[in-house]
Amino acid sequence: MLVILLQTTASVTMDGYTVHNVVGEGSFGRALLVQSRSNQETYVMKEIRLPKTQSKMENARREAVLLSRMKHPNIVSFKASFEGDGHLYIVMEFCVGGDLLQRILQQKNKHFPQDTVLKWFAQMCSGTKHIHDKRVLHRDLKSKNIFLSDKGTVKLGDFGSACVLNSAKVYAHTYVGTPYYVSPEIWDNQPYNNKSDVWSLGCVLYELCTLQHPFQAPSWKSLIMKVCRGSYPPLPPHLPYELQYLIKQMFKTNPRDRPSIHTILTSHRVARLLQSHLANQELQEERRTGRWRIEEGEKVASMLGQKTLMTASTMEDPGLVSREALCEDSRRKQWVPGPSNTALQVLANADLLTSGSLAPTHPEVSDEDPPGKTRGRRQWDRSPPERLLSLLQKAQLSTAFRTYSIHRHGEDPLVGPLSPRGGDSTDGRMEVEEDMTVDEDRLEPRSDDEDTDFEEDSPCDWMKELEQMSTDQVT
Ligand SMILES: Nc1ncnc2c1ncn2[C@@H]1O[C@H](COP(=O)(O)OP(=O)(O)OP(=O)(O)O)[C@@H](O)[C@H]1O
Repeated sequence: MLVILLQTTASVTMDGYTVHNVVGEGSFGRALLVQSRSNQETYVMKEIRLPKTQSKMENARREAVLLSRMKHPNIVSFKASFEGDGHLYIVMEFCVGGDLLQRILQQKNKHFPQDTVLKWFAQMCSGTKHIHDKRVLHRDLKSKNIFLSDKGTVKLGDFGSACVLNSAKVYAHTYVGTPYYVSPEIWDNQPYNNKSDVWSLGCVLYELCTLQHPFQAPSWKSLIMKVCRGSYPPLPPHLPYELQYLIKQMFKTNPRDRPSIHTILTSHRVARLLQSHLANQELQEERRTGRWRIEEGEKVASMLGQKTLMTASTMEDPGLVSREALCEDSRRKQWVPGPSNTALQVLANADLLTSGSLAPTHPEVSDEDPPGKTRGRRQWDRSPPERLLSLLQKAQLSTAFRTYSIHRHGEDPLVGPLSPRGGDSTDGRMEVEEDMTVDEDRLEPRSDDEDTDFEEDSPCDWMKELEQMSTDQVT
């Protein structure tokens, strides 16, 4: 039971923890620095206002349940949780180094040493692999939700969004303001899947390399367009080839072509570099938890209310469900053979781009192919993207998203913590894209389909809602 005692020293005791001070405030509550009275250790206690409705209450409790199930050196560890006074309290490891966003901002314009970037990224991948192995999608991976311990170890935190943020609209709806980390498939109303987390991690990796967000724009149209084209400013040339190549792969616009975390850690070109940065005990942890049992996955999935699960490509154990068996689940939305690019096509047809064709038809050498080898490119699906096209003609995206976004202290949702100042938020303006990397090869498929192993249906159709809004505006 929760006990709140106001002591003479003005410090507060809650369920065996003495509250020292407030670490920070989020949209759902506060983070408090507390000390356990039993072991004198310092922890962070998240105080979350419990919503009134039962279903929302269950969502709020998920963070505690999920965190309690994740035991990994690169995930913020769970200590306890309890409820009282209309709040949920989650006690967790205190990460002295704060969050990665703060750390990036502290750098001013000084780049991180390469080894630091590789070490942190390797640890992020290790933590993400752990949750993916448990069939959980983080859904809100960003530098603000990744923490640093006193030993400089990276820890993934904030599982409050796992299974809650499930559409572009919901992303736009959050306090974050700008959905910098939202992948093309989410804008395209496709299901969130494990590769969507990979996209977000790619954004964090890019931030570590450049101290900038990869995708930022003065307008919603422009932002969506850039994300759907995978178009970002070039990386500093001093970065090793492996990192440049990895970022390019992580920003493949079709999730099928993006490597999974398992691929990145085991068979990607960068794997050896990353593995060398993972401590021995973490490597052992990887080996120990590298395969998941279906019972464990099912338990977590049923807790999350997930309907659709696919098997991991790494399964070999007979105790695990076969991929074919799960593929028979007819409810699962399938990715089309080419890139999923409805939103991209619509935006392109809406004459928003100054650059050339999105559908190169000439055969080209892939960086996966040996020198001299050529292959035919797969074609973009050119069917008329009627829906978003007509939507864009009718609706002002900035107006629409203004309705969805909760602005904090009057902040412009399109200006993020790592954005240069000075953009505007009108729909029509497209900044000159001349220093953007528009690498056609990145738009081409390199199937990693066997690794797009689980996903969730997107229950919300943001385009439909925008259509409705524009109809309402006319009438
Ligand atoms: N385990 C932790 N160790 C150290 N600092 C933490 C920890 N958890 C959260 N914080 C810090 O506490 C502050 C508030 O965190 P909290 O998660 O409540 O909100 P937020 O992430 O800022 O916003 P939101 O919850 O709306 O996403 C942030 O500055 C965050 O960096």
